[in-house]
Amino acid sequence: DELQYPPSRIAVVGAGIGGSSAAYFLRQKYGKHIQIDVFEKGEVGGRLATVDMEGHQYEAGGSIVHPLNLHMKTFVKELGLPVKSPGDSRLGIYNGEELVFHESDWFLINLLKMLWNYGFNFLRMYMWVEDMLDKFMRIYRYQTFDYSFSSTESLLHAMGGNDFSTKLNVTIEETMHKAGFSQKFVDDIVSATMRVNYCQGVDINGFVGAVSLSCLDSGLWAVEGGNKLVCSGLIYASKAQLIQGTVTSVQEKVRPMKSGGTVKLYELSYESSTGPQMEMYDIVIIATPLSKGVSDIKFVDFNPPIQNFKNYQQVVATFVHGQINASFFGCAQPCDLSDVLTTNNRKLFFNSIGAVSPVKSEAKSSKPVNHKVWKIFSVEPLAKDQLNLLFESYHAVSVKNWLAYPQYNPPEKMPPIILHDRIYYLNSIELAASAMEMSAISAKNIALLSHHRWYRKTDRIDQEDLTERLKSEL
Ligand SMILES: Cc1cc2nc3c(=O)[nH]c(=O)nc-3n(C[C@H](O)[C@H](O)[C@H](O)COP(=O)(O)OP(=O)(O)OC[C@H]3O[C@@H](n4cnc5c(N)ncnc54)[C@H](O)[C@@H]3O)c2cc1C
Ligand SMILES: CC(C)=CCC/C(C)=C/CC/C(C)=C/CSC[C@H](N)C(=O)O
Repeated sequence: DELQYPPSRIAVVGAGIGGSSAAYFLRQKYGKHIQIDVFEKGEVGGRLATVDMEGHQYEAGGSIVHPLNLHMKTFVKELGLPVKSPGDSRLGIYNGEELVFHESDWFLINLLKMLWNYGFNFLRMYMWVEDMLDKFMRIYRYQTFDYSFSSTESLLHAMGGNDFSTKLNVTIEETMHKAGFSQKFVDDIVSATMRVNYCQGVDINGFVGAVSLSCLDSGLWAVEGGNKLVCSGLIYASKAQLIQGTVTSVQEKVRPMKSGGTVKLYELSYESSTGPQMEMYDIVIIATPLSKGVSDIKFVDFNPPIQNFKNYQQVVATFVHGQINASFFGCAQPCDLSDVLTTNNRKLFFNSIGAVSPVKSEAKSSKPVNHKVWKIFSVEPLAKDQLNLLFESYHAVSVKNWLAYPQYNPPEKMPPIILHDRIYYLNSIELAASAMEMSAISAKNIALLSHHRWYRKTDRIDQEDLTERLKSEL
């Protein structure tokens, strides 16, 4: 049987955090003899990227990591990358007319304001998110013990049981109502958090909504020098070969073996600077969203069993060096706010605006908060008159356009992880929630799953009651 032999070549399409961590985990699992090729049509890092403003680099895509994102934590430790915290922030929430929430310098005043406006909703939310994270953390134990899952649904179910499965099928608004949170809390705090993180409303699924709310925790961090350094570091550490080129198609081919018999391989065609090329692989991992305008890969002779190719949400990140217009937000001069989130109001042309620092730490600037560099997230590009409303004056602008994350629309049917016998889809997991750690979890799952399927080790795939079973394993 051909599959008794070890595979000799694996292709990974995409060098974002998903593809680069896949290369890293594949090397761990398959050992030093296998050839791993990572194809990238653009920049290593993908949606982890920086923009240049006046000679300084700022995070334009994935910018923050949660303290309990253990794969990301391990990566920076193994790669010896220094990390930093985003620094102090002073939060305001603007509803299009006025600030409905304005953080103060004083802890006690903030506490009283929260209690006055939202009762115990804040406290309950932190506990609710902690409960979700407790379940979320189970995946690390499963993966340490080599367990894998053949679908995103089974992976999430193993982590959080029916609680996670239900969250995928209802909105964060419904989820929070059922959990007893007030409408005012959902309209102000939950809505503002969804708008800054996913540029969508409280109609996104309850799972991604809970992931988004976890960003209100303390201890968030980023990589000094830029988060994309993790991707280049992982590719280097995995001794994978990086191939600059656009993968255009994948087709299964049957080839004779030297020892007699035949072997099934995948022919991967790609465009590089030297023209069209192709290579043969035993296993292919697609580490990019399969949606229009993002990857455009053709699968020849078969249709991947994806019912619904998701649209990705356009997000524009606009960086402005200038003096913020405090009166626009109804903020007394001098305005002390460093982050303004917004609630759902059709009149609003932006989702959030926040002061940002370069990815490389520098001596603290003596400039007042009004003269900092600001990052604005919006769904449409900002016009000049809109910038004039937000700023009293500005002297530099830099813009990055993204197809950022899926347009979430529960109930969600997750795309499959197994697209064909030995073709795996890493970004299936993004339909549950898009975040760096989600791609890394999916990468490890696929490294394990592909290995177990190759060697027919079915006792490490889709096992039930893992939490109970692992209690007895050391
Ligand atoms: C504005 C923004 C803010 C975000 N903020 C955060 C945050 O703070 N924290 C967080 O955890 N997450 C955040 N995210 C989400 C996070 O960035 C993504 O979930 C994560 O980076 C996805 O990584 P990936 O490797 O799966 O996909 P990608 O990074 O998209 O990588 C796919 C790669 O494949 C390449 N590719 C595509 N097609 C082909 C082809 N045919 N041939 C060869 N190469 C191809 C692409 O060029 C790309 O480099 C944010 C995303 C955006 C856009
Ligand atoms: C996967 C778990 C449990 C936690 C991850 C939490 C997290 C960091 C999610 C990312 C959410 C996201 C897409 C944020 C985008 S905006 C980030 C930031 N506010 C910015 O201004 O860049």
